[in-house]
Amino acid sequence: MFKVLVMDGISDMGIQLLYDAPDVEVEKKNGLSEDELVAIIADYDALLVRSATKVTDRVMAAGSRLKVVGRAGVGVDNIDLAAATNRGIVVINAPDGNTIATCELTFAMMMSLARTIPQAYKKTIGGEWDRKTFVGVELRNKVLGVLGMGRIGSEVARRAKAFGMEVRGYDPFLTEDRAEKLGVKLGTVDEICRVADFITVHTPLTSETRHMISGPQFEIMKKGARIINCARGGIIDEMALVEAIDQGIVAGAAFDVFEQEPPRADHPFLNNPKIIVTPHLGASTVEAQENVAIDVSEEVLHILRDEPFKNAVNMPQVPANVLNTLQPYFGLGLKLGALLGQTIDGAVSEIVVSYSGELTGVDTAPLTRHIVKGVLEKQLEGVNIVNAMHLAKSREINIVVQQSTAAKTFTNLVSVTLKTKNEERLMAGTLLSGYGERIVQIDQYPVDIAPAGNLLLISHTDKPGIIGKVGTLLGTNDVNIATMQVGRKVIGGQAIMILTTDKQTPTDVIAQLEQLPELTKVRELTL
Ligand SMILES: NC(=O)C1=CN([C@@H]2O[C@H](COP(=O)(O)OP(=O)(O)OC[C@H]3O[C@@H](n4cnc5c(N)ncnc54)[C@H](O)[C@@H]3O)[C@@H](O)[C@H]2O)C=CC1
Ligand SMILES: O=C(O)CCC(=O)C(=O)O
Repeated sequence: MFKVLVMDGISDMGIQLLYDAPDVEVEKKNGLSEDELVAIIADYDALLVRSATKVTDRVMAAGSRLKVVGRAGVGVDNIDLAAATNRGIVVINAPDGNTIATCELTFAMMMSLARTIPQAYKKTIGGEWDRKTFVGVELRNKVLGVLGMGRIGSEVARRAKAFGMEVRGYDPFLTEDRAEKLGVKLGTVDEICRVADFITVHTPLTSETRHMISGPQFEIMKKGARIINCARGGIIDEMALVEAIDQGIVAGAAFDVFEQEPPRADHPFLNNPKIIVTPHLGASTVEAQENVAIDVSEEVLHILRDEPFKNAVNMPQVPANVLNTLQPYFGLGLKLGALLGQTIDGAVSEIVVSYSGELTGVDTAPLTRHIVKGVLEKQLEGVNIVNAMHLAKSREINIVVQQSTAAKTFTNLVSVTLKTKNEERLMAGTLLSGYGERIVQIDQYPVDIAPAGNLLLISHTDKPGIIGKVGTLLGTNDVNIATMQVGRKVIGGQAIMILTTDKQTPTDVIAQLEQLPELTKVRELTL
């Protein structure tokens, strides 16, 4: 039974999927301190959060069973991603579910700024009927600058067109083609600051976007501009903004997010009549909360059940078509890595993976992760596909990936070579229609083995009677041989024998096999 801890008031309707899952037990908690979370997290396989809970390295270190942290939303700045990767914990988010909610809040903010609705409301309910102070501006024919043209920024741009606004956009990843389709003119941050009547930011907070609008930008800003931040606190320099308002450069600002949340009681935004604030409500609609909770629940179930998933933040995204091609090979890759890892002694210095056939047309990185995980997992605890590459790198294991288009016997082939200081071993496998996973080569020897059950890999000198000796020794020790294959290049030369047995070969029997003078190496391979 998987235990899932749901924090931060995530929508019950959205997580119904988890309540309904027969293999999942859900517990909901709110407002736990870091210490309180550390004290209980060891009981859980998955943790679901919004933005309030800080998932620190300490929390993850205490989460000995923790496989996945799910963020019901976009921004993962409350989760220590590097620590999660080191610890092999998958971090997933729900990037699509709250786009419209945040876009609509941005418009609510823009119109509130244009028409000073919150200020007018406050006065009116205070008993004043003031129709002179609150003369607003129209959005029509105004220039809107959108910094960050991703999901939310693009939706904002689309709606702005309906209001008759001219949209200028800045995003390093926005192509001219896409900008044209959206009806957006491209410009730099400074160009946009010079001409925009409204500026809204929709980027993540990164070292590049921190204080993207600060003193120098306010200096060149069009007088009377209005600024909106429904993305992340810190993208706009809060103190520089207050100064720009005081100097009459900025006519008003609307902020849903703050450099520190919640802001201190004496934060200068809180008593400034030109600044509208909301408590990080961008995603707070019934629809968005349900959407993100559904998305994150589906992904959590996939991860807990070892099924493919798509929204991992600490792993490269895998497009659905690539995943469809690669997924059937994940099991084979894992087994090749795991079996080969048991054939060698000493520290692995290099893993060479070679793909051929239909596997050459796609980005095979997710499959390589499975192979590396297989290689490492017999030696290291807690290896998974999230941290496999990181752990390999931290152990200075060189990973070489090759794609071979040369004609091969198989329509697809995955070949893995492990190198240590003293030896090098190869295992190759394929998926055969009607037969499934097969190992088709070990070192230089062609074989045909299903990678399952108990395998014995024996290196020996090709001499008459060896097969009989091995069979007799196993038989007298009650180890029944199910299949046996022998590979050799030349008569009397080096050869391998690979056997599948009905039960594991006891260690003392392996020791007896090793005593046979013709046998150079005996390895029991388990999966
Ligand atoms: N207030 C709230 O409750 C919510 C806030 N957000 C925040 O809104 C932001 C945007 O979310 P999405 O549109 O879903 O993300 P997204 O990933 O679709 O878009 C972000 C865009 O920012 C661009 N970008 C990155 N660095 C940039 C830079 N230096 N200059 C200009 N553009 C840059 C990226 O290329 C990308 O197109 C995120 O920070 C997210 O956390 C999202 C949902 C709710
Ligand atoms: O969960 C929330 O309400 C915050 C949403 C948010 O900031 C995000 O998705 O990045």
